[in-house]
Amino acid sequence: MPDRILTHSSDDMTIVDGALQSDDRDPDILSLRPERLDDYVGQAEVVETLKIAIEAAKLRGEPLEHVLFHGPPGLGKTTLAHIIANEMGGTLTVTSGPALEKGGDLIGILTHLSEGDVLFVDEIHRTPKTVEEFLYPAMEDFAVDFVFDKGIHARSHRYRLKCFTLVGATTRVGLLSAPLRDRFGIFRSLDFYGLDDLVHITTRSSALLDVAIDPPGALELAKRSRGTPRIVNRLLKRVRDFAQVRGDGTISKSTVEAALALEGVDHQGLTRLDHRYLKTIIDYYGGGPVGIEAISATLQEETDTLVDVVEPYLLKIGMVIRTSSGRRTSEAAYRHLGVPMQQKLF
Ligand SMILES: Nc1ncnc2c1ncn2[C@@H]1O[C@H](COP(=O)(O)OP(=O)(O)OP(=O)(O)O)[C@@H](O)[C@H]1O
Ligand SMILES: [Mg+2]
Repeated sequence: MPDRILTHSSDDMTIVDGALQSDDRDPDILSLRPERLDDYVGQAEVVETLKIAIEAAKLRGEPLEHVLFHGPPGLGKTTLAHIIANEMGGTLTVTSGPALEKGGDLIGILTHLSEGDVLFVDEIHRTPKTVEEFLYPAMEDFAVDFVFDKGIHARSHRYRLKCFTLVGATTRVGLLSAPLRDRFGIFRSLDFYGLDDLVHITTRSSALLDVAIDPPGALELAKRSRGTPRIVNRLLKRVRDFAQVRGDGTISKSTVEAALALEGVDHQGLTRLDHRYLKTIIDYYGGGPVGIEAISATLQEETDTLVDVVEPYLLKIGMVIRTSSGRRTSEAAYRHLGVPMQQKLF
């Protein structure tokens, strides 16, 4: 079934995980996407919720309720939107909050949806307020209200839409307005994947990419993937190149170690940016607590990149602690970087 990928405005290029997003358009990565819920690795509770809801919607002959996914980049939100469209037998239309600049952009998309279609809005927290207001009646009553003319001649006309399912994805659920959040029937957070799931994804992707990997190699790659399937796939490709050019084509633990040393990915999966982030807090701010704005100014990185891409995993593995007065590095961070922890005198 063809997916409609809408062209995005230039603003879309500023999406915080932009560098990562380009993977979405890579044909190889697209083919690594599981297409059915049964092929989706991990996130067992999310998968079970969706299975039940999809089955029930099909039994009743109704569209699936609107679904909101929340979680750090690369954990499978877009993949799940594709899967939902496949499982429901509808066509998927993809857009994103920042691409919807005017109400008309959204109305154009909504009026072209057919019965049972899925509209995926990525980065939904970045939808302009004026556009968001058109979403409310569209989600609740499957209708949009056009206003013709202005002032005393103003007339409103309600246009009926086909029953569709909205799938929203956000890295920052806190920025979503309450009226929008409340209109989703299903709300699920995706968490970082455990090691077993990452090994499973590594072996699955290697098979699809037709590259041999031995179990210690798969385990090592999984350990260095920051709990994120997209990173598994990206690192796997770098390691595959390395194995083909410098090795015998088979990925082993030592190939992973050598290839990822070149990429600046350490044994726990931390990247150069993670290291710079931790070292900034330690070297410039005595280990914190320090506000995110100060860290981002010192690092000369966007605050959004730090909050959406860097911090979630560092928080998850306990290298950073968020307190009301700012970010603090933990003892684990000092140990990981091999920096002695100085006793604070106050
Ligand atoms: N459960 C999974 N099993 C196997 N592969 C997966 C799984 N989840 C994600 N992937 C792979 O990881 C890649 C990234 O997933 P996806 O694009 O869905 O992430 P995302 O959550 O939408 O990220 P972003 O917030 O950056 O848009 C996909 O191309 C897919 O191949
Ligand atoms: Mg995505």
